[in-house]
Amino acid sequence: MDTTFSAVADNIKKRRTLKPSTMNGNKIPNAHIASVLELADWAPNHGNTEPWHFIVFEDPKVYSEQHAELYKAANPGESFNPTVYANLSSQFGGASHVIIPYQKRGDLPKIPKFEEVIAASCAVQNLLLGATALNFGAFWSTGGMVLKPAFAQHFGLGAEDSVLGVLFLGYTETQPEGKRKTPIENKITWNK
Ligand SMILES: Cc1cc2nc3c(=O)[nH]c(=O)nc-3n(C[C@H](O)[C@H](O)[C@H](O)COP(=O)(O)O)c2cc1C
Repeated sequence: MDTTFSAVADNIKKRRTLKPSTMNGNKIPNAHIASVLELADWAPNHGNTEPWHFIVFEDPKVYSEQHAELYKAANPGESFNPTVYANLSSQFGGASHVIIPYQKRGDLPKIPKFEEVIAASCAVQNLLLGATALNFGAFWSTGGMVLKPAFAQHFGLGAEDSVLGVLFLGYTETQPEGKRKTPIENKITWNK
């Protein structure tokens, strides 16, 4: 097999979701974070709108505290659950950095927003594959307040922008096993 294909295939299959609680607290050099963001920028996109933006936190605790406060503000009185608040405050675990990737509307309104979201998601996958190659991992989370309008508003997104999730990045000693429920043959319609 071609060595480039093998290297790419190995890296794609090695990428695994890592829970922040399994990350070991070691810091990723900022230069490596910058490198994976630069890879993100090479995603395919319709009309060269480059519809992605990334908010980086060098201190994951700062992010988690803001997330917890957003939960508190959205749940006054009886609806406030202190356990949820505590879990969100400590969600960063042993992560090194947090990145909020979002779809940022480009300057070509004729491109449907759906396509901008697809392109920005490709940018996230580039970032994740770069991380795998640099031996750090990620947890892509959409829980808590992440997909709520208050979250987007807090982080200054525009009306046509969308949060894609939150990425907790870090090192781990564990390598979770990959699993797929359905064979790829069942997901392909191949016309001869
Ligand atoms: C858009 C998106 C949102 C996700 N949100 C969550 C989440 O909120 N909680 C979670 O445990 N995993 C989340 N995941 C990670 C998936 O659980 C994980 O990718 C899946 O189990 C496959 O495992 P793998 O990434 O190791 O291949 C999310 C993944 C994507 C692409």
